[in-house]
Amino acid sequence: MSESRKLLNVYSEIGRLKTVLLHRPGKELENLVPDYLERLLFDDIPYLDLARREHDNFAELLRGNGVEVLYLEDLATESIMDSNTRECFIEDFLDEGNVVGIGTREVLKEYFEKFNNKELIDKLMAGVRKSEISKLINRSLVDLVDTNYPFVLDPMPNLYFTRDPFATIGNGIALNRMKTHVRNRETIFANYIFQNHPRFKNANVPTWFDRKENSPLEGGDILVLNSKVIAVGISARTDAAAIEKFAEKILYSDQPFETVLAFDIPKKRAFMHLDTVFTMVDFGKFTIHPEVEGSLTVYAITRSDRFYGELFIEKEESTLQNILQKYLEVDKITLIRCAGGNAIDAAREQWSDGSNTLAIAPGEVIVYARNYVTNKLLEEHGITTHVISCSELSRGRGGPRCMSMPLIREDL
Ligand SMILES: NC(=O)NCCC[C@H](N)C(=O)O
Repeated sequence: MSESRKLLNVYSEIGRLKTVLLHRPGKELENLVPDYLERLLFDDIPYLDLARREHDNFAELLRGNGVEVLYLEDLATESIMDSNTRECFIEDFLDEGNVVGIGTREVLKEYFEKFNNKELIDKLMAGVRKSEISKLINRSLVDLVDTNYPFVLDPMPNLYFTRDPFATIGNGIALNRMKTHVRNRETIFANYIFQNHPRFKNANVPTWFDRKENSPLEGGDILVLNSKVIAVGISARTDAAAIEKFAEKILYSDQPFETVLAFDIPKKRAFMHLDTVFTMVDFGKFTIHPEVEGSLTVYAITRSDRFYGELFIEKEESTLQNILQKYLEVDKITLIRCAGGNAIDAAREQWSDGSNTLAIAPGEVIVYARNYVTNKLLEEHGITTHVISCSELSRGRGGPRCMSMPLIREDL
C-alpha cells in the first residue's frame, strides 16, 4: 500500500502530521455542575461558546498546516448507519452508562428513536438530564428509588481529549481501558469506529491492547519516540501490569518497535499522564516538568532473548538525559524545562499544560497562549510555536497534545 493510502501510520511523535482526530466540544460541557466536577475529572466549567471558538481555531490552524482533521462525532455517526449496529451501540452505551432500571432503559430507548444518527451521537455524548424525560416507567427498584441525581445518563465532558481513549501506534491501535469508570465509555466510540466505519472496517486494524483488559492504560501515557522506542508512563492513570500486556503484544508483532521505556512518574493529578509532564518537540528535544525529573525511575522492556513471548525488564540506573541518549541513539538530548524551572512559574504553567505540546512537524509545535514563559523558552531553543488561545479549553486540564489523536504522521 502506498504511503498516502495508509490508514494509520504513527512511528514518531514529531513526523509531519497528516491526519488527526479531534472532538469539537459539545453540550456535554453544559452538563457540568459544581457538585459533580471532581467525579467528572474537571476543575472548572468552561463556557461552551468560547471553548468551541477556541477549538475551531485549533482545527483551522491544523488544516492551515496541511493536516486532515477528522471529528470523532462524524466518524461515530458514520459507524452506526446500519440499524442493528445502531441498536447494539445504544445497548452498549446504556450498559456501560450504568442505566440498570428496566423502565428507565425503555424510556431512554424510546426517547432516542426521534434522533437521527448524528443527533443520537451528540445526545449520548452530552448525557441525558432527568428533566428531559417526561415520564419514567417504574419497572424495577432502581426505577422507583428517587434520588437527587440530575442525570439519567451521565455527560462525557472529557471527550475533547481524544488522546486518551485509544492511541495510534505504528499501523495499529491500543484500544484502552480507562482508569475511571467515567471515561471508560469513551472507548466504545473507537470500538465501533474501527469495526464498522467504511474507512477502517476492512482494514483489519491490529490492536495492541483491548478495552476489556483488567488494568488501565490511557493514551496520554503513550509516546512513540521513534520507530524503535515507545515510552509509556506508569502514572495516576496507567498501571505497570497494563504496560506489560501492551509491551508483550507490540514487541512480538510485525512492527519495528524494540523497546518500551516505562517511566514511573508521581501519581498525582497535576501529573496525570506522561504527556502532562513530558512531550517531544524535535529530534532529541523534549519539554519536561522539572518536578518530575528527580523522582523519575525508568524501566526498559525488551524481548527476552531466551524465551519467545517473554519480556526482559531492566531498571535503568542513569539520568533521563543519558537514558534517552542511549535508546534514541542521538548525540544530544535537550530537556526544555516548563517555565525554565522557576518553581512558581513552572507549577503555574504546568497546571495549564505548559509541557503538553503537539508537534505538527519536527521542531514545530502547537502550544497554549497562557504558558508564555515556557513558549518563549521553546522559541529560544529553536522551536517554532503556533500559539492558540485557551482560556476555556484549558479548564479541562489538558493541552494541545491531549486534544488530538494523530492517525497519520509522515515517516521521518
Ligand atoms: N492526555 C491528557 O493528559 N489528557 C487530559 C485529560 C484531562 C481530563 N480532564 C482527565 O482528567 O482525564
